[in-house]
Amino acid sequence: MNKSEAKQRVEELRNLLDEANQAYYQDAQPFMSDKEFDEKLKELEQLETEFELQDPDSPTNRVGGEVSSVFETVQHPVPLLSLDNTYNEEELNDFDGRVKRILDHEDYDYMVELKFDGASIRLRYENGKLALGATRGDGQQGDDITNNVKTIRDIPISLNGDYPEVVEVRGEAYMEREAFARMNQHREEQGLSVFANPRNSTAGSLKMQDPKAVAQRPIRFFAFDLLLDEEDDSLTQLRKVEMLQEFGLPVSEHYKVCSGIDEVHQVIKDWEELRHELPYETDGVVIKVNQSNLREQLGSTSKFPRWAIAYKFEAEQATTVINDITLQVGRLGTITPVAELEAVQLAGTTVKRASLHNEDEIQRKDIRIGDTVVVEKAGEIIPQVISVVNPDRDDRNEPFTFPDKCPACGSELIKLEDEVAWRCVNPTCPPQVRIRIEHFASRDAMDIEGLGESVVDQLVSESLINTYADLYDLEKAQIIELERMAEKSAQNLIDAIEKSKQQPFERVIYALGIRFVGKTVAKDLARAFKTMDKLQSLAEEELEAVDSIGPRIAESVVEFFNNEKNQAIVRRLGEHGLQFEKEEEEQASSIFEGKKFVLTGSLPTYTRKEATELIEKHGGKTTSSVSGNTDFVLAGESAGSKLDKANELGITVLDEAKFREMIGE
Ligand SMILES: NC(=O)c1ccc[n+]([C@@H]2O[C@H](COP(=O)([O-])OP(=O)(O)OC[C@H]3O[C@@H](n4cnc5c(N)ncnc54)[C@H](O)[C@@H]3O)[C@@H](O)[C@H]2O)c1
Ligand SMILES: [Zn+2]
Repeated sequence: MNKSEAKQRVEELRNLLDEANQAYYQDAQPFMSDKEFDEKLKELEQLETEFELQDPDSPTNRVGGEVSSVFETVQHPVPLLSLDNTYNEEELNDFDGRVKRILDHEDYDYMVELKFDGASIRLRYENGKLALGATRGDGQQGDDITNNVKTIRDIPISLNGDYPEVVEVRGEAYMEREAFARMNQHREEQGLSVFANPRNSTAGSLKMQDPKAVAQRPIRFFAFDLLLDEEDDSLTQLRKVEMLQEFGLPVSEHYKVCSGIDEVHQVIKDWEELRHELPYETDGVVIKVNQSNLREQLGSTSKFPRWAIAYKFEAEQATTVINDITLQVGRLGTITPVAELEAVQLAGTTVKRASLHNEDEIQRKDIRIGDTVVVEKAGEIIPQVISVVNPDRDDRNEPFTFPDKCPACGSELIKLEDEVAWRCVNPTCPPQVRIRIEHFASRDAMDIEGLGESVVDQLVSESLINTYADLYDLEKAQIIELERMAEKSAQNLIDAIEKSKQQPFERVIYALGIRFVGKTVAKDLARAFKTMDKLQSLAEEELEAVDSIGPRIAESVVEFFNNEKNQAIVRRLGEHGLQFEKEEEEQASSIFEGKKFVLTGSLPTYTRKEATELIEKHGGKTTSSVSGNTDFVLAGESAGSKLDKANELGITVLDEAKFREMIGE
């Protein structure tokens, strides 16, 4: 390669990598694998060195993120750098060789930590109080996301122990796999777009503008670095981790000091397997020179420190063929496309199906029946289709056209504003009917024992029931006819259905299966409006006056009760004698009548829920933030800013003992 060829290739790579950075960090829609990205970056670096084509603006010299215009920009006093990385053992030995050479055989060891796959965050504590939370941004400056960070429960508002005046913490915000999958499933059911993986969803969540919405996301945090104003030369990474722990910051227990690179290799081998058993995603391990004073000697480039390197694991992938694309109908009518795959082994399990999420996703990846595709199982309990192999083949099938009719009942599908999912809104669509009845009978709703999937399935397909209201007209003789039913089991089912009539009002509300109305909202509705009559007659504004009810829920409730078919069903439930009124709450006393409480910190024996129930039993209410209207703050251990605020405003602060005394427990 001559210099002008090199120049051209360098240009090409820079453009490509800039685009990839944009897609990865800003759009959360990467179009190449990490390994490919890292290989291209290495190629660029080599060409820049060999042909002396360095440029401070090149992706080789910049941390990939950006600051956004939505938040205040903060300057990082010490830059937040990226990490050099490798995917192979030899390069790791090369890294060790360089360290050895520069340190001229001075004694050192390595701290090996897991590389958590989330979003990098910087925290600043002043006098033990959380003063700032910021994103890494471009490494030099980031977004001030303090209010969002304060909603992350793992992150203490106040430090413990013997801390210096200023403490700078670095760490990773992340989501556990299961919480992530649950959140995505929920979003899918609601017709919202789903996140590709926990990392994207964490990064996206941290940048939302409404801290209340951030608080709903299952964000966790691990601290992995500590910067003190006056750094002591004898500090080690190990000691820093211990100090972080002493300050009350969450630290992963999985770290190890290794006395040489061979030991590091061993630790990597172990994690290559064991990492799948962790509840969160890791994309490698980070190997850090343990001694702080040696780190200075090793120094940093503009992009990463020379005293650390990431050994990255490749995501587990497999290729297979899409035999078919089928459509699944959810409880609320959401249509989810599913890839039916040629069975393939992936991360220890056989994979036959993968959710394609929605029409947009299929179009974006241009997935067609008959395609060979790459599937990955990263961050998803359900595997994902990543990309099509060889999309330029000319013997491919036609692009997949999303049907405009429901696969189960043939009704026209519709797409609601702001939603990505198609929906079948036919209330008698069989799979929806089945799922709705199952939900109605489920343990947290009417709790009808013996009314499982297969019984519901038979009842619906025999047309014995079309809605959950029909359950209450069922006769024993009809049930006995079903498969695997006998005199006794039929009687049990009849009894269980009868017994469900005693379930309290809030369960009835939940059982109706109104979109966005979960158990908590159902409870709040029962409490606020007391009767079904009232609930049915409300306007959106009246609903929104309830604390926990936002416009989306209000709209959905009104829509449900405006539907004539639903009205008829609800009327029949009433005729069958279900509980349509909130029973009077047993009031223990009225000592807190009209009083507003705020809970903060953790109490020695009561959970938050128990304390709230006790307050309500005695006539009081709890709210989430301290203001001039607050009467009492019930504070437990490591109570944070709410307690400070209470003291500032001169509000009476109770501890659990005092509270118990007041209620006579
Ligand atoms: N696929 C693509 O198109 C694409 C595009 C851009 C970047 N990427 C990927 O992202 C990488 C660059 O991202 P990056 O700059 O965030 O680097 P990185 O994520 O590979 O490594 C640096 C980060 O690791 C995190 N980290 C987690 N655990 C840690 C620990 N125990 N100690 C220290 N740090 C820890 C820190 O937040 C730090 O910022 C690339 O190497 C590439 O793999 C991919
Ligand atoms: Zn349908």
